[in-house]
Amino acid sequence: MAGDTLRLPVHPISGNFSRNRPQTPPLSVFSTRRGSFASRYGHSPAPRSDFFGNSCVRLKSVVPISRNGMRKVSPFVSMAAPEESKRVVALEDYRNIGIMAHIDAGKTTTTERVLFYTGRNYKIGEVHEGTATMDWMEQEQERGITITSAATTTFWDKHRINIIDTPGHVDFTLEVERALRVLDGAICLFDSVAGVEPQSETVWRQADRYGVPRICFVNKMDRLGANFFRTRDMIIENLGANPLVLQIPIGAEDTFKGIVDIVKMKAVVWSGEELGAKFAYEDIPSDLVDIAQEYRMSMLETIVELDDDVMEKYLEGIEPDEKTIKSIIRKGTISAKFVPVLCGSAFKNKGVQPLLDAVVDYLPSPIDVPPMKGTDPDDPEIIIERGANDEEPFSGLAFKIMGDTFVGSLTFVRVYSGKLTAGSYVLNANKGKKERIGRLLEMHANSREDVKTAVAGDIVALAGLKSTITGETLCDPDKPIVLERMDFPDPVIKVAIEPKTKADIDKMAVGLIKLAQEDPSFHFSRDEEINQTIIEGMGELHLEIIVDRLKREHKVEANVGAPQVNYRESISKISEVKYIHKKQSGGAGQFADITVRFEPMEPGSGYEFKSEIKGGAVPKEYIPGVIKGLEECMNNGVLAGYPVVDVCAALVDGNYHDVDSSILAFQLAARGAFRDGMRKAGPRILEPIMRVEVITPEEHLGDVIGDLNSRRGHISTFGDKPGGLKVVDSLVPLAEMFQYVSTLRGMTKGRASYSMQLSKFDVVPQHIQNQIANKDEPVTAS
Ligand SMILES: Nc1nc2c(ncn2[C@@H]2O[C@H](COP(=O)(O)OP(=O)(O)OP(=O)(O)O)[C@@H](O)[C@H]2O)c(=O)[nH]1
Repeated sequence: MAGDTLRLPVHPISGNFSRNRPQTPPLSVFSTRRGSFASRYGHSPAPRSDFFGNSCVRLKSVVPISRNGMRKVSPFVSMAAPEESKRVVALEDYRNIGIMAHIDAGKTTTTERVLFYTGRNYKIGEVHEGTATMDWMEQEQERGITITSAATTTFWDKHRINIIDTPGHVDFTLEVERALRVLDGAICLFDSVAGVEPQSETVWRQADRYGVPRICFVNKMDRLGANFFRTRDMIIENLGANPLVLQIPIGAEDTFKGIVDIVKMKAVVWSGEELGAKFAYEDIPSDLVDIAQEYRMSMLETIVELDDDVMEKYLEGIEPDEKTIKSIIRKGTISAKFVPVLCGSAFKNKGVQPLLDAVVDYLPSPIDVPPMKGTDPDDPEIIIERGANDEEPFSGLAFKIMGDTFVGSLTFVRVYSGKLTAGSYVLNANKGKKERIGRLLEMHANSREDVKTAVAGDIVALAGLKSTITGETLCDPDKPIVLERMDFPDPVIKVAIEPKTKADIDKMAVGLIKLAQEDPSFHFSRDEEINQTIIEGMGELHLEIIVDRLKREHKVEANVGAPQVNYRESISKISEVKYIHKKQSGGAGQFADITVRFEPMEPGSGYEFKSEIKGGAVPKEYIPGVIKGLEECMNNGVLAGYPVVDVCAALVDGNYHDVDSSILAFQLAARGAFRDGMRKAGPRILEPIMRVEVITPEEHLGDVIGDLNSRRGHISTFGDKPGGLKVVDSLVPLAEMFQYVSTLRGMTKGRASYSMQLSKFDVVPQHIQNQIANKDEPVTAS
């Protein structure tokens, strides 16, 4: 065992340990502007909780909520006896995609347009044009429902496109993670005025980590200050990406008319701004011919690099034809050599159809991405691969659970391999339990449909699963596999909550259990010391929504305390301790002797265990006891009981007794060594530091900066934004950011907005550490 290393990567958000793939930092984006939801859908956003004081946070959802607080389902439910299902769409014609963006970039608007154009296309089988119909408005709400379903199936040009929902607000960063875990490709939307915004950067990096191929859509080309080329430059500078410009805009702001298609070398011009406005291919306007040529040349030079034959011909002066160009662009997009960049205005209905064409042309199908990896449930060392193929054994991942008025709850599953049939039994490989598949539902833009079978590549909603939660694998009971699990961020804030009446105690418990099943980034626990229930989440808005859902869906009125930060603990120097656990009381004794060295590690490294035992000083069979004892303690630091991060524990020496030693004795010795060792290693408390970006009119700049400074903030940069706005980038401890949204609104008369995301964990100042360690509330500026 000497030299063996067990490394548990620390979660960048939670600081907890996991063997799964890396995750994203959490973000929180708040805006002091009012949302447009109410006006568009005739609904009010969820009522605000006073407890967090962020009454002006923009909540946007397009899920109509019924009186009982559950999501309403479409009346267009097809209950017809399902036909024997077979594969209707070839696997290579599937696109499982997500649309990702910074808050307000136009994700919902674009999704609505996509559903409109694809819905019509699906119904009447025509492509690339649309006509607004009166009844569309009546169906808008149903479309709204499915936009926020976990996934919506739609069709374009004979391709089946599953659009997987990625919500805007980053307190729900987990949702982005879930989506990334099951999608094969993504559209990244940018606001052409704001360019690459902080959350765009974050989702971009998330997509990088998951290796998700993507295309960019520079939206809002009709807005005052729109600048396609500046956004293209920001894609290079801020994201370090290699954009491949495939369209350039014709006009901008109120003169935006359409695009020049660099592949076809044609102008695409829309005749109006209404939904379904027709478009036509025209000659490129004379003032754009030169620049279009320039981009065409640059595009060709980039893509010919990927194909020797094409390159050879190109050097001889023969340009590849459209089909060849598209197939190379597809290859380069899937292998992340470059990212196609398109543009348009979803709001003015310009550019959406070419965007859909690009999804079909350039984003991968399930067979273009690497096979899904998993492990044998009985032996995690055995790696199993499942290719996207109907003939392979069934495997699928449950990625979202959602309450539903009619069927109780829906479990969304991405089928990776094989077939899933209604009425059959599958194995939940994580729990080792069988689940009966009752109903299989396919969610469409304006309907949900019972289907009998789901095949590889499909995304379906299962009704009535009993024990499966988000992130678990369903598979063929005879060919079990545990697919790479989704890793969930641990909460960064918590509040105490209690029901207003005693009668609500049980209802609250039931509600919390249900909400936690749906949302793995939400935790709750009972603090017996203070006799209170603690709820934990990713941000103030996240917990506000939980409290609101308790009220609306579970009819529990609750009092909520002030939010508090979930800190982490670490060490500042090396310590080495010898600990002997010895007990002799009548029967068999307990003996374990270990020496453990604790060393600080780089920020973000998590916790690592090493065994440096030589000559069997601690026999192999007892080492798991040491590992277990230390791991248990790592969730409970010596200063204030927070999770311990960035620490390496090395078992360097020890001793044992032939009769009295056991795994348990070594486990207990490890706990003792942890207590003593950590105290000697200069323990310290770390706090989440947020990167906060405030965009404010210049006249409020001084106030904004002064306020950030008073919150222990460090200003990193200033800059200008279009429209005479100033942008301030800063690093501020999360503990100082509670209720910032209301302060900012008050200070700037609602004219500023801000976004924040986790930057790092850093050591708290000593006086605050003392307060936290003494369980006092740290003093905050707000
Ligand atoms: N001028 C203009 N406005 C747009 C365009 N697309 C969206 N908008 C507007 O921008 C605002 C935000 O658009 P949404 O579609 O709600 O943006 P989102 O990315 O879904 O926002 P979140 O879900 O809150 O992150 C709305 O008022 C839209 O009407 C566009 O192409 N041009």
